[in-house]
Amino acid sequence: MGQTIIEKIVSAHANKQVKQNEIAIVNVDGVMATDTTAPLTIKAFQDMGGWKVWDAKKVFLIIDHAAPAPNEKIANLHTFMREFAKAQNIKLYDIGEGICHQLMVENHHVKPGQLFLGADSHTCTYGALGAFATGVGSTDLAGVMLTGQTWLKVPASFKITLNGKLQRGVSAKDLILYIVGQLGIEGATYKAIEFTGPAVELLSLDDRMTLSNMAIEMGAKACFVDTTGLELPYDFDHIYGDEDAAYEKEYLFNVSQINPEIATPHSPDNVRDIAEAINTPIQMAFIGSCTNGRLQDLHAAAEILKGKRIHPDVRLIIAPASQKVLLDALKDGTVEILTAAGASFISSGCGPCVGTHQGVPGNGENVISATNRNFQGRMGNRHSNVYLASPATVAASALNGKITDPTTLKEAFS
Ligand SMILES: CC(C)[C@H](C(=O)O)[C@@H](O)C(=O)O
Ligand code: SF4
Repeated sequence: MGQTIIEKIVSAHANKQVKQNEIAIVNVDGVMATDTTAPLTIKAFQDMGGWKVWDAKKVFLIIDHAAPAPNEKIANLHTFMREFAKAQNIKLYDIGEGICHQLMVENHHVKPGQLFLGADSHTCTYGALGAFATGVGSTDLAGVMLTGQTWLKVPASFKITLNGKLQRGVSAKDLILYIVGQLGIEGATYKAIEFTGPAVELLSLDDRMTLSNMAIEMGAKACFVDTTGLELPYDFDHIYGDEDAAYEKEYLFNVSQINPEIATPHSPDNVRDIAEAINTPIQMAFIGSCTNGRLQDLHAAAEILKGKRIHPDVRLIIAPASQKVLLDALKDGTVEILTAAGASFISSGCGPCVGTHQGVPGNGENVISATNRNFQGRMGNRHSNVYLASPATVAASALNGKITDPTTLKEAFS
């Protein structure tokens, strides 16, 4: 029996051949923790008697979830992280530098074929560049920081083959929303999802990150996007599964048939064709997060909002996924277009995605958001409703003050 890609990557890190569902002890290529999880990780590390991290070059800390600090308690946790990073001589990304996942990929801290762990559930995003990456708890990560190793059960794989070509105005976000809707939030619990097929080959790195990012919304342990067609600024080896590899389930979707999609409150798998939510009034719109805060996403919004003004009843908040994204968007005029349209730019980081600060909706308000989760209270108020959609749909809806199908805006997509 041949091996899946995931079995191959895990085998390479276990120094022996492993099969799905087997427990493997693996060497880890890198780890990261954020201001939500790092303080606990550091405390656990110290409680274990940790004195020096196993490899200072492979540990990254990021202050992104509540950044800049919204209150005294969080400010002190940030200080605690900075002091630890300095003492250990490890890299810390401070406020405004960006979202953890964006920074790990952008700065090449994670590469194809590697095994990377993060104390954040969306660590699965790095499957976009052909890594095995998964989220772990703070104390688990502390053990890895000490030893450079962990144990894991090798996940069985689902293969999702994507044929066809996305229609104009339909993005990787619509695609992944559609798939989450089909499989459900528990549809791939503890599985590795492998995306492959001609439609994947056409996707940019930004698109692939959007796709892999939401694998966790189906419960997946990890995700792997076929690296065919992937362009990176360095050479890398492609890893392919064996012909006779065992997949637990296989799915086939034709992406040409997918329309703009929307996840209605309060679950990411409440996915509908946008036609079913059209004209729902909205008061807040958000573009950002590790799902959709990249340059391509800001471009999609600018394409729709250029020379226009958002609806007077709507506030549009934008958090670029990193300072690099912000600088690129400044240089090419995107920030100017969006600001002139009425958008409010906030510091690069998680922003309102996780409800900490910088844009909490009011009671009874409807939010359209280019993020990945819309559980009740996700954005900081249990009495608000969050709809998940693509950046183009968010921009089109901000323009009209109600949920709008971006493909119906003739000027933007003619
Ligand atoms: C707060 C943090 C632990 C969390 C995660 O792990 O995913 C956050 O990033 C999220 O998106 O919900
Ligand atoms: S942007 Fe949102 S989903 Fe991504 S890591 Fe931050 S809080 Fe989590």
